[in-house]
Amino acid sequence: MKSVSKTINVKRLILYPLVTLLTVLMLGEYAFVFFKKDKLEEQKKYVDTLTKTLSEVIQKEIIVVTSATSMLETLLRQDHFATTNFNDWSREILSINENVSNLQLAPGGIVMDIFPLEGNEQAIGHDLLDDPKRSIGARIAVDSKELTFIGPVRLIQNNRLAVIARKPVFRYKNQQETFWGFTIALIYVEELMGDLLSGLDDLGLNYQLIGSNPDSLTQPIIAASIQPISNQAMQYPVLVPNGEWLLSVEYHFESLTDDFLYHGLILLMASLLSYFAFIYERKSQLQQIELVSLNQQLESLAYFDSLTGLRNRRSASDIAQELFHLAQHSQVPLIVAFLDIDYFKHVNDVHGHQAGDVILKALSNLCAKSCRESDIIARWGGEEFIVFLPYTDLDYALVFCETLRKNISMECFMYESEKIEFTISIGLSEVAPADKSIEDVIKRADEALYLAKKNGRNRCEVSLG
Ligand SMILES: Nc1nc2c(ncn2[C@@H]2O[C@H](COP(=O)(O)OP(=O)(O)OP(=O)(O)O)[C@@H](O)[C@H]2O)c(=O)[nH]1
Repeated sequence: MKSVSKTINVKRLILYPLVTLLTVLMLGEYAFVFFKKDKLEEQKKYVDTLTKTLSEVIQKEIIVVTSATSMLETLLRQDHFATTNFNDWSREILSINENVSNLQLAPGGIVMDIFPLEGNEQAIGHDLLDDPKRSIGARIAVDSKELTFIGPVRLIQNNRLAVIARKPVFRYKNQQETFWGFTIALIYVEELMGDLLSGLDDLGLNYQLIGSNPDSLTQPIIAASIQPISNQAMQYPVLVPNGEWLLSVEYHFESLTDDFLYHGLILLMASLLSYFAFIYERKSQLQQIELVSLNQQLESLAYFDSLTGLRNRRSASDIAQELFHLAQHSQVPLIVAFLDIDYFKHVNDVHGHQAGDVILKALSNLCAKSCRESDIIARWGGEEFIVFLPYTDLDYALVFCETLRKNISMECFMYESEKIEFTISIGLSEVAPADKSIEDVIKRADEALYLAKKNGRNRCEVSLG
């Protein structure tokens, strides 16, 4: 049978919660890495699509702005380069190009007409080909004969940031192509980007749109989020007439707080589960210990008498059976002595049942003390006791029983300061070759005991049969 420990197994008590803690932490980490990777992939795809779409939208806006310069040129040519109707043209063009902030005419490179003029008066007379801040871009447009798009630039008239489309206009005079000047469309950066990019902040995205300005060597930032962009950002070019802008978008770096929170939660969960594992393991160990102890109690009840602690009849019979076989087959002598308290009913009646119990216990102790280790003493029932004395002949057994009887008769037992005196009668028998079982021997001892009682009690009688 597997032996079961009666004490707490500290090793298991530590190991199980520890394994639970580590398992939950590992699973938590695995889930963290797995979902984080998944989330990052998803975000990447989303940002990629968003950036591409945004770059296309910005590009369309630019086309609208640039088309305004072409419209202006067409109307100018229709009027044979007379600029008197500029305001009417502009009003018309702006009504269909809502995003264009203002239109300008710069014959010979000098700004002469602006619509709307209000707030832009300072720009009148601005010589684009002469101003070192503007001349490079303006010259490129003239030399390439192509529309140039620059920006952002800070306007001299109102210090606002704007992107500018400049279309160089040429006319034939005397069969020679000569530079007439610029048709200009301008859009304020905040108006261009206002709705488009500002919403990105709310979506938790960082962004940056870099423009191109031939007049400055630096890369001018058209719009950017408060948080700077990293080099991991998704980038898409925005094609403008004379180059390209660059739009970069990325998610805010995930705040570490989220990660800390997640890890904190996992740690908390792991600790809780390992605590439960500890409680569960402790409880099941305690239950096991309790079970073992209960089993032992049951076992003890099955074999021992609860009042005296001596073997009970069943347990003694089993052993007696073996002793009998030993006596029969190996000629090891065996004596059975039957003990019975005389007039025990009287003791109970006079001193009470509890006093009777005390007497039974005291007698048991006395007998147990007097017996050898090899002797088997048991409570046979009620006030009857039996002793199996192996390796003993009848003479020695009789001496032993007589001594015990005399000792008990001289003993004065106390119960609640009351003296109780009593005697015992003993019947002895010896295993005989004709005996078929231990019961035969016990029966003869019982008969001898009956004789002892009959002959006056407080005496030992030997069965002669
Ligand atoms: N206190 C107590 N009394 C018990 C116990 N078992 C049996 N008895 C009592 O033992 C007494 C036995 O009585 P009897 O069989 O008449 O025998 P006796 O009075 O001893 O008389 P004799 O044996 O003839 O000398 C009864 O009163 C039982 O109640 C027990 O466990 N405790």
